[in-house]
Amino acid sequence: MIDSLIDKIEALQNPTVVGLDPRLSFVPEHIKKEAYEAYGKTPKAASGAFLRFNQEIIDAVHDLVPAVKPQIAMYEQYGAEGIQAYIDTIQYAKKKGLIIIGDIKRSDIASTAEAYADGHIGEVKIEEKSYTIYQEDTITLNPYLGSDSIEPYLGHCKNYSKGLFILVKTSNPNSGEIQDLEIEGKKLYERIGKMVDTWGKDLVGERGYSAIGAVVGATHPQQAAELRRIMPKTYFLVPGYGAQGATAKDLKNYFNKDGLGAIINSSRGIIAAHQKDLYKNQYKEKEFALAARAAVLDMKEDLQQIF
Ligand SMILES: O=c1ccn([C@@H]2O[C@H](COP(=O)(O)O)[C@@H](O)[C@H]2O)c(=O)[nH]1
Repeated sequence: MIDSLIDKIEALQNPTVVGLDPRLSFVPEHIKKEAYEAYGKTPKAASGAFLRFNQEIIDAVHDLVPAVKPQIAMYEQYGAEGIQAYIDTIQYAKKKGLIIIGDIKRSDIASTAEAYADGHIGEVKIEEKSYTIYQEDTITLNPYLGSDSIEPYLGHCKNYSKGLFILVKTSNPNSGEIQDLEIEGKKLYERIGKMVDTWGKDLVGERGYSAIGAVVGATHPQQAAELRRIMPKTYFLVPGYGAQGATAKDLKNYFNKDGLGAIINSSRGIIAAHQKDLYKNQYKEKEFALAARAAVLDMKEDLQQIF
């Protein structure tokens, strides 16, 4: 997984990840109207509208970016039909050649973690039959239950060539309340970073990076510099660019000298570009996917200044 991600980043010269975090307020009126006419104002309509919205965005950006990151919360809130839209979005994006980062942020004791791992990055068995359900290539995890809670996923990464991005230093303003706590002279996020580095040691690919990556928020560049130093073989998934205020100027510390080591996510900044003043004047609401494409191209250009 990690080698294919790096190959795609290099081929496209773009480390951008498009976050697929649909909200009804982003979905153009004509899509909502059709969905409501078919199914009423129901979770089924919302989920159908999300899928169509995502499909148009995927069509518009799949030749520009290596990966998409659907955020499961946006779908899960609508129940079974929302989850179906999450699965259908993944299948559609995979067919277009995109790598899928499922932002699911799971965490539980090992026996329960096995079920999450089977469903998301492995396979479930029903008697003699096996099924792959969600089919993400990599997922996000919360590490705060410790090593035994991560083990089941590590086994699946080996067996099914999958990857993980484990929360190390999150982008939200209050992440320091817990993650910056000092224990025996070291910040908690540094300790977690070292643990992630250790968990990834057996999963280093041909390009020298591990399939076990870290989530490091774009809003914390100083902490990122320390983490980059202590985890050189770890790929960083970096949320916080755009809507949360980070810009390319903040991102130098996240990359290694080889120009690799980080992928930068933007969700609202891309999928809701048609509602921003910058693009609103150039694209009609129906052209929301073209606005998303323009936002990706602008982000790509912005990120060039890092290198
Ligand atoms: O530390 C973290 C971890 C995850 N996220 C997720 O990334 C996107 C960010 O969306 P934007 O619209 O670009 O702000 C969203 O899915 C978050 O849940 C994060 O922001 N920070």
